[in-house]
Amino acid sequence: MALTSQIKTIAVIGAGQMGSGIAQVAAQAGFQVIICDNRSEGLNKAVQGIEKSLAKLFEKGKIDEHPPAILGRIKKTTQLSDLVSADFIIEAIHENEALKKEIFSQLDKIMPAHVTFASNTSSLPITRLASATLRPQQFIGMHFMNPVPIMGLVEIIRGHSTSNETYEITKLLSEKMGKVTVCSQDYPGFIVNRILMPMINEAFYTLMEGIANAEDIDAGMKLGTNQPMGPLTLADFIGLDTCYAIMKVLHDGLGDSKYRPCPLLKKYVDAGHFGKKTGQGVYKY
Ligand SMILES: CC(=O)CC(=O)SCCNC(=O)CCNC(=O)[C@H](O)C(C)(C)COP(=O)(O)OP(=O)(O)OC[C@H]1O[C@@H](n2cnc3c(N)ncnc32)[C@H](O)[C@@H]1OP(=O)(O)O
Ligand SMILES: NC(=O)C1=CN([C@@H]2O[C@H](COP(=O)(O)OP(=O)(O)OC[C@H]3O[C@@H](n4cnc5c(N)ncnc54)[C@H](OP(=O)(O)O)[C@@H]3O)[C@@H](O)[C@H]2O)C=CC1
Repeated sequence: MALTSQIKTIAVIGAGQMGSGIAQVAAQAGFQVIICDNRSEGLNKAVQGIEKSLAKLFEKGKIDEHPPAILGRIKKTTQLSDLVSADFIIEAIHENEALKKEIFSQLDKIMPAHVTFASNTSSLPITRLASATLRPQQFIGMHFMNPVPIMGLVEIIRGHSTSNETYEITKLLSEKMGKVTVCSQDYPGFIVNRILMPMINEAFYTLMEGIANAEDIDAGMKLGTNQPMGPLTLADFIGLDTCYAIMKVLHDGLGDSKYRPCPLLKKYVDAGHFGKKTGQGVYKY
């Protein structure tokens, strides 16, 4: 059993926009962090992003510790085998069930029995991801929001077999990283994306049907409903590949045609225009 006080090292898998943010807030909370990605270029880019974010937060007095000390707690690797010293794993690779299961199955074989596995999935069933391991009691959804260093929430999702102890550890860890938690049952999209993603999908239908141009749809929702970003800008920020993957999970998992992904959203994804991270989505960056 790993109590939070016994958790010294957190491993984060996937150094994209979410993995890098999670590594950052874990290091800010004082944990040793190992961040793992397929490619060393991805790891270097992630560390540069963390450096920039920490500098911003320090300059504004939002953190007291000097950024180099926080950065000094983050190690990079491209090898899963380097994660064996970790006490808690947070996976943040692409929103793809087969890929995630493959990683968890490999980790299950190499990680000591006491280690807890958390997935940052936006929508995939935690119970199904847990089935790739022999430790479903120690498997949980730990859903951070983007941008992780700024957003105050972690949505915790209990799978069918998640133990109370795993839930309590995850809640305490999230709080230690400065986040408030909410708890969701294991249903497609959980709380946040069950509600947010259909709105984003509807914005793509509004655009596809020529009801308004992208700028007016965004301005309408931003100024008309006091959201910090319009839905199309937010979709570009999240990643159109991720938005499309979430809509497919909602549609397949809930079986209601109201969740069908908008063909225009799919078209952007087919074109490789994933949003801010690829330099082009609904808008150019
Ligand atoms: C898809 C899923 O599974 C779940 C999800 O995550 S859904 C997406 C959830 N996220 C959202 O809805 C985000 C909505 N957008 C916002 O809240 C804001 O637009 C935003 C915080 C992202 C940016 O805010 P903004 O006012 O538009 O821009 P900006 O002025 O650049 O940033 C605001 C502040 O955050 C800071 N900031 C933004 N990103 C930062 C980062 N990564 N690190 C440090 N600081 C950061 C900025 O420096 C700025 O600070 P000050 O106000 O002190 O100057
Ligand atoms: N974007 C968002 O707003 C949010 C996303 N999420 C969820 O977080 C997860 C990650 O999303 P996000 O960070 O946006 O995605 P990104 O595309 O930014 O990052 C994914 C990263 O994972 C890496 N990766 C892929 N396969 C492996 C592997 N086998 N081993 C190690 N690293 C791997 C990718 O490397 P490479 O590019 O080389 O393949 C990439 O660096 C998804 O499940 C998503 O649904 C949750 C909350 C918000």
